[in-house]
Amino acid sequence: MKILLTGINGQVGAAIQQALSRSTLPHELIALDRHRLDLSESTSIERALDAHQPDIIINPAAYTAVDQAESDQDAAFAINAIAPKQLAEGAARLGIPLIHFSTDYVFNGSKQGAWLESDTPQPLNVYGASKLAGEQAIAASGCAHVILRTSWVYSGGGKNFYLTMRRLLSQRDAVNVVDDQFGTPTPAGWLAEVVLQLLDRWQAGQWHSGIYHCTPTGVTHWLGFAEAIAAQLASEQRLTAKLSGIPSSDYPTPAQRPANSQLCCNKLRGTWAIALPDWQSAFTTYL
Ligand SMILES: NC(=O)C1=CN([C@@H]2O[C@H](COP(=O)(O)OP(=O)(O)OC[C@H]3O[C@@H](n4cnc5c(N)ncnc54)[C@H](OP(=O)(O)O)[C@@H]3O)[C@@H](O)[C@H]2O)C=CC1
Ligand SMILES: Cc1cn([C@H]2C[C@H](O)[C@@H](COP(=O)(O)OP(=O)(O)O[C@H]3O[C@@H](C)C(=O)[C@@H](O)[C@H]3O)O2)c(=O)[nH]c1=O
Ligand SMILES: [Mg+2]
Repeated sequence: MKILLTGINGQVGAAIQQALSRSTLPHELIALDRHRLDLSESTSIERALDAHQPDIIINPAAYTAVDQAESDQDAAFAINAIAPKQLAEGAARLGIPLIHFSTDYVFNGSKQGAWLESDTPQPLNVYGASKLAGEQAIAASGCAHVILRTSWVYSGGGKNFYLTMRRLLSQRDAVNVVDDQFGTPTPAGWLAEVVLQLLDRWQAGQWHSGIYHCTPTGVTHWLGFAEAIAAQLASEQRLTAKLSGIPSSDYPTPAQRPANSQLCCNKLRGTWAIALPDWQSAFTTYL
């Protein structure tokens, strides 16, 4: 099986590349960074698909700078909506499946309890709107697809809340973090293992197109995630900061973020028989 993988320098792309390199899954990997496949260039996608003739596409590349997207709408939509549309149309043309990633930020955060795949998205920010447009274009293309909607992704590399907090909590005297936005931290390494399980099932002839929520179980707020990170730093004798909770109104950002974006992942568990760790044990397992 020939896999075309985008975004290999991102958190999830790098984790998938690493997981594939360790796996026994027979495959050939076409691993493409921004220089080998610039998703903002309209002709490059069709050219890459024709040149490589993959059997499956995995697209973790995205415009993920949530605040910057507010003033950079065209770039966010080019990479998060138009590029996935072109990848999906290419997949439909070649008769191959597409594995894609989306976000909890497609929801408005107002629900009490975990969001279902059947709930209506209503993004509060440009990033969420661009990711939703990508989902919709993929569904409309008619290609076989799995869209994994995940949340609060972190890893030991790249740009993420985990590494930002490790830096701030080990340098400052005080750090304030919002305690009124709820969701579920998700390790990139676990997402990569989920993708490998999907590839395994696909090689065995199984496929179930659709959107799947994909996070560990449980819910916390950003402060709760920061507390777990602080505990890790304390165990390394590197914690310098006192950590306090604040309301979002005390942490103004260009993009509005959902108050509750916990995702119910029973559909993923039921359809693909994928086990979900709780977010705290995932945190210790993957870092
Ligand atoms: N990070 C998170 O918290 C969450 C992420 N997601 C989704 O999961 C997926 C993976 O996210 P994650 O790995 O964290 O994202 P990252 O920001 O870590 O990586 C995104 C990758 O996309 C690449 N990219 C950006 N623009 C282009 C372009 N024009 N052409 C080619 N490549 C480009 C970047 O390249 P370069 O390295 O060169 O900049 C980067 O390697 C995305 O779909 C994201 O929307 C969903 C929920 C939460
Ligand atoms: C750095 C920092 C952030 N915060 C707040 C701001 C924000 O509400 C929250 C998280 O901040 P960040 O900017 O790290 O996270 P953010 O960029 O909103 O993360 C999102 O990224 C995209 C790609 C997704 O798809 C989402 O699932 C989600 O992971 O924490 C504090 O309260 N104190 C701080 O010191
Ligand atoms: Mg951010």
